[in-house]
Amino acid sequence: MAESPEARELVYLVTGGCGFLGEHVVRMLLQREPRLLELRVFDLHLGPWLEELKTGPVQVTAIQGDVTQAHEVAAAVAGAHVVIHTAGLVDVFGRASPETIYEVNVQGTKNVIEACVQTGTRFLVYTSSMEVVGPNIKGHPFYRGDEDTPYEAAHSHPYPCSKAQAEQLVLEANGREVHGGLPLVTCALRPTGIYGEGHQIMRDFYRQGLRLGGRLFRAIPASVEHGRVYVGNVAWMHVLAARELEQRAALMGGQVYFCYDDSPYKSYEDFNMEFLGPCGLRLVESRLLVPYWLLVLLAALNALLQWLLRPLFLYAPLLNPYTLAVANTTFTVSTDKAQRHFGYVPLFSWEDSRTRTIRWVQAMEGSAQ
Ligand SMILES: NC(=O)c1ccc[n+]([C@@H]2O[C@H](COP(=O)([O-])OP(=O)(O)OC[C@H]3O[C@@H](n4cnc5c(N)ncnc54)[C@H](O)[C@@H]3O)[C@@H](O)[C@H]2O)c1
Ligand SMILES: C[C@@H](CO)CCC[C@@H](C)[C@H]1CC[C@H]2[C@@H]3[C@H](O)C=C4C[C@@H](O)CC[C@]4(C)[C@H]3CC[C@]12C
Repeated sequence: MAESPEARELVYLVTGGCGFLGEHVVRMLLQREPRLLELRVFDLHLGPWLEELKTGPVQVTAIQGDVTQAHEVAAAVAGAHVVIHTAGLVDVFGRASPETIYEVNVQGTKNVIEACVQTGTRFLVYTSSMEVVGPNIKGHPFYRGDEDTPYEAAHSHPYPCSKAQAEQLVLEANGREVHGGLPLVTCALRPTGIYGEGHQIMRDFYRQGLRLGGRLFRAIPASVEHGRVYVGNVAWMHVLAARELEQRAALMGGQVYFCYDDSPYKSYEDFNMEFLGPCGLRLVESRLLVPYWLLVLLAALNALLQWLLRPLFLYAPLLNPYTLAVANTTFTVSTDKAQRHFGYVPLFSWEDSRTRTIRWVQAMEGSAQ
């Protein structure tokens, strides 16, 4: 599309725009949405990197705000054409209370929807999660399923519960009349496990491996597939969905889309080794030494310790009964719904995604040692 200053007329708001995914969405919008006039980046914690974006042709407005505060959200949404709502409290480690998770993920999303309705913003893209579907607490595999695959979604953990409720609110809001009389158009994107530059858990595993003398220990059978998707492709999907919502409102409104790309189907640990291996770590086959029942016991012990120690300090290790169940249950997607509905094809090949992620881990190496 030809880029001309006259074509710049749209105002976008990205909530959570300073998070792992949010930063990629913000940068992608600046690179790939030529009609952008103003980009509002709303986050509880603003990143210093935003400053460098303020010299380009698009007005980048940094808004320090809290999605749980309805008036702050309404002020940020007023006058925006499109909202990409990616802010969320991602916590499966027991760091935040269930009430706080609900407040940010559910009430925060309600506030975004009501702000759109009150101020007349018509297009809302919500970052949901695969966890809205599963894995469920019964450990049923979801093997290369799509948006229509039947699956018993049964949640017990506050994070997936909150994402499921928020997604439902967003989908139900599709068609609501906004200020000015036109209908709200909404859709929800469901990433599987996102990886790429800035991924905190990848950083944690890398540092853990360095501490353990360059080794990580396999805990999950290699046969368990865990869906992963590159952050640049997830960001691109958000940009495309936001762009196409107006033209394809009837088709896309109220729909959900899994986020996918060409990343290979592997276990969580084997997938991480695609990046951590070239950075000098190796995966030690320890499953005979650490049988699954022992992991279950350790995870339960961690949960007990977290509860006992809570009055003194926060003990929140990566391994707990929930994370073990997620990592140990096959959940992968295979779909082309986003391509059919709004022309999505991954912007980054698997090779590109892998190379970019490896470079990022390598760059962090110096600081980790
Ligand atoms: N990381 C993944 O693998 C993954 C997978 C599926 C879905 N998601 C979803 O993607 C979204 C982004 O996740 P992420 O991995 O980038 O997490 P993140 O924690 O890096 O980013 C979330 C951002 O939201 C902001 N935020 C949190 N509470 C807020 C509040 N009260 N008000 C305003 N801003 C607030 C944070 O400051 C942060 O910048 C979330 O909605 C998450 O549920 C993430
Ligand atoms: C048993 C351990 C031995 O090495 C491995 C534990 C790994 C877990 C910490 C992660 C395994 C799967 C991850 C989750 C998944 O990728 C999808 C998610 C959806 C998203 O909405 C939020 C993040 C997450 C829940 C992600 C969190 C970390 C894992 C549980």
